[in-house]
Amino acid sequence: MWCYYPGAWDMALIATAIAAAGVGLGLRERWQKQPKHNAKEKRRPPTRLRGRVAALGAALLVIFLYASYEDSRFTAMEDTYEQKPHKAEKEACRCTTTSCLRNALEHQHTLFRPPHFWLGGCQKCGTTSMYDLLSKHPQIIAPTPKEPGYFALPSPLRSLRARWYVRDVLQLSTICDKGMKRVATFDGTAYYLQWDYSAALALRQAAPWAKLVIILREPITRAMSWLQHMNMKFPLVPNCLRSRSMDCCVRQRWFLRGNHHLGGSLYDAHLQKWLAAGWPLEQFLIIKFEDLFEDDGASHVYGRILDFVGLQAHNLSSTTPSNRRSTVPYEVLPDAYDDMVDIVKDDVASLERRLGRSFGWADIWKTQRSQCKRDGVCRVDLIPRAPASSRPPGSRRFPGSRPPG
Ligand SMILES: Nc1ncnc2c1ncn2[C@@H]1O[C@H](COP(=O)(O)OS(=O)(=O)O)[C@@H](OP(=O)(O)O)[C@H]1O
Repeated sequence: MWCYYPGAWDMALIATAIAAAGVGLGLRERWQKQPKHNAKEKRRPPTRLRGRVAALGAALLVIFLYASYEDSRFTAMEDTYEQKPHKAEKEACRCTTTSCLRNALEHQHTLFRPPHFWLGGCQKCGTTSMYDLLSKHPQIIAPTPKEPGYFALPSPLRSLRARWYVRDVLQLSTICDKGMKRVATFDGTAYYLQWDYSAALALRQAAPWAKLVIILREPITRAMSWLQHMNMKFPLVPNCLRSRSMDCCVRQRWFLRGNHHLGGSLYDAHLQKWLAAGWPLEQFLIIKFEDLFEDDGASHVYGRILDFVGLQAHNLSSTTPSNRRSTVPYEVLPDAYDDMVDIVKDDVASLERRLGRSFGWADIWKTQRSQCKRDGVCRVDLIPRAPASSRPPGSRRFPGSRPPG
């Protein structure tokens, strides 16, 4: 079967061609109808159809350029922030921008300065479940929406949305009513890490005090889970899985390189940008997604987050996972699986070196690959099974996974 599926950049090219064709046809018609000798002859306006083609092309171009924004690189901005004089909490409560909050609160170390922390890491890494659990904590005012994406906006848009972020997302007036010593809020945008240097820098400029809680999932299953998520959640958005097999989709360049797909799973490369933006490693809590599947995993992860951000311990009555979509394994051929491993393995190795700990993902690939050998097809469980050796004694198998064999 023909295995090609256009990515956002291909679509942008097509849209440019449509827009250019519309403009070209309109200009040609205008030129042809231009009275050359008889000035009295009326000029005929170009037909509406041409104008519409050009407008359609331009609109598509804007949409696809926005979609391909994920892959664009921003020029590094310099941190031009100048420290302003210290202001009290009262003054912060009158703020409508994050720079005002920073000016007022930067030296107020005893307070939960908004945003007190960022909960993210990557898309499909369990942040919705953690957001739901954190929302139940008595000291937390949960941001609305969970994923404002504010620090990923280009800077002019960020200025336009500043009031919204401070008033509606961080809910400054509620925090001020209760007191910044009592309650904390956070930003739950999952994708800041994989976004770009600009997001790291923008958050650093706004809230250098913020603790960074990131959850990382085995890179290949994360990327496949994202593709599946988009297919299920957005039926009107074109998605490769609707007309092609997973095996075909994971071979596409946009999947292998795109920043929401496998490129988004190059965690060490992303982390480097955050360190370059001035965030020290000590300000990060890095959690392994697969820990959620151990006995009482969600409660343990929740407890670690509370401890790290300095909130009181809190017992949960239930920890039902949210946003769960992976139920059946996807089939890919061994060469496609190997290509994916090749793309991420060096990044995982350097992440492990940087953090001085193992994530056990290489073992997951090995187990997966040995399973493929049986009949030449890899059945990739998006919720992977941990190899027994990488599980702590007494922990159980991941729920939802099938027994081997
Ligand atoms: N407690 C717990 N235990 C195990 N797995 C869990 C848990 N909570 C969330 N999940 C899995 O996390 C995936 C959703 O992640 P996110 O909520 O971060 O996705 S999103 O990017 O915000 O859409 C989603 O993965 P998929 O099933 O592959 O879609 C969930 O199944």
